[in-house]
Amino acid sequence: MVKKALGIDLGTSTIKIYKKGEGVILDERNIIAIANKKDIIAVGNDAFDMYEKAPSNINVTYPVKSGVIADIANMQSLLNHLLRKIGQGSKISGMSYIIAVPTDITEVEKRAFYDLIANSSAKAKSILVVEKPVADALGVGLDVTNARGVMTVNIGADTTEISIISLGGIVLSKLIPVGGNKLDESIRQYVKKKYNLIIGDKTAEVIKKELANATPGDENTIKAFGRNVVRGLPSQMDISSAMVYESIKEYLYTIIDSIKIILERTPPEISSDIIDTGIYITGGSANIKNLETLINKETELPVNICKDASNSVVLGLGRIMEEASLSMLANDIRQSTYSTKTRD
Ligand SMILES: Nc1ncnc2c1ncn2[C@@H]1O[C@H](COP(=O)(O)OP(=O)(O)OP(=O)(O)O)[C@@H](O)[C@H]1O
Repeated sequence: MVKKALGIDLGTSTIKIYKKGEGVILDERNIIAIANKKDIIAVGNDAFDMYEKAPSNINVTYPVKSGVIADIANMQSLLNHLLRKIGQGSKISGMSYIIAVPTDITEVEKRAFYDLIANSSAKAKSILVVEKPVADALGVGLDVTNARGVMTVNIGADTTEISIISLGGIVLSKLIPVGGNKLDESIRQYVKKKYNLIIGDKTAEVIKKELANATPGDENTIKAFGRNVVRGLPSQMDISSAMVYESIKEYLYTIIDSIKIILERTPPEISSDIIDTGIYITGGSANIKNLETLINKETELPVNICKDASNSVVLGLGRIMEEASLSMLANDIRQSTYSTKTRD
């Protein structure tokens, strides 16, 4: 097995890197700040600090959208910078790479993840890809190589990926365009419509992390700052859990409807495994309070919220690098037999 290896989970809002033998060495926002259309002035968390605050000549953008690489050039620059950062200034060359790719995307979109590493300044020794749901389940600590079926629901920033895994492969997988960002947007719209207060994406995310609850009844509040639409002046107001619940519940039910659709399509033998083991909820948005209560109520199945839900994919990549018996779960995309999905 290779000695020097990195595992990369390239998400819509975050990029995480696992180094073999060391663990998670990077967890940053997947965002880049560019001045005058050409000069990179910040990447990762430093660029996130500039988000929604930059003057018009500085463009702060997320190169990954809905789980796929939407802006290849900027993603390439961002990755090169972060790889230099973890190499402490020098280039990391001669390493092996494993990158997680969503299942329910096209071949071309999958290939873009491979090409990103191949064309990076990293001079990779080898590049393998792993289906994201497989890495996800491994990161939770599950054994995906046996015939016991498992169901994972990874609720990230732009997407939710619902998957059934058995014998180390994907039986079913559906990527839906709903995740934490939709909840943030919904909170923004609600606060604007009801209270004439315009708040930024970052504020909406803070409100969500503090107050989002998948069941009604919480009575917490926090202060939010923004601009009053009518007066045009800076303003503040108390936002309550009840308001946040009202604004996000529709999207939570969209996710639950998709879980039900996948359950309906699941082969009966695997269904009985899922009745036993339950649904595993992962991804950063799994941290929403009482999500397990809501999903359990709607599906009547046991629900497990994973302890380190935000890191499950990158930890799964780590297991593939560290445990020799799992190395066969990583594939060379150039020889793979992935389905040839095309965009609908
Ligand atoms: N405590 C929390 N409560 C609610 N949401 C949270 C919490 N912590 C993180 N999140 C949300 O989780 C999302 C990020 O999750 P994650 O890192 O799994 O996504 P990603 O991999 O970047 O996105 P995607 O899977 O869509 O490509 C963000 O929307 C963030 O606001």
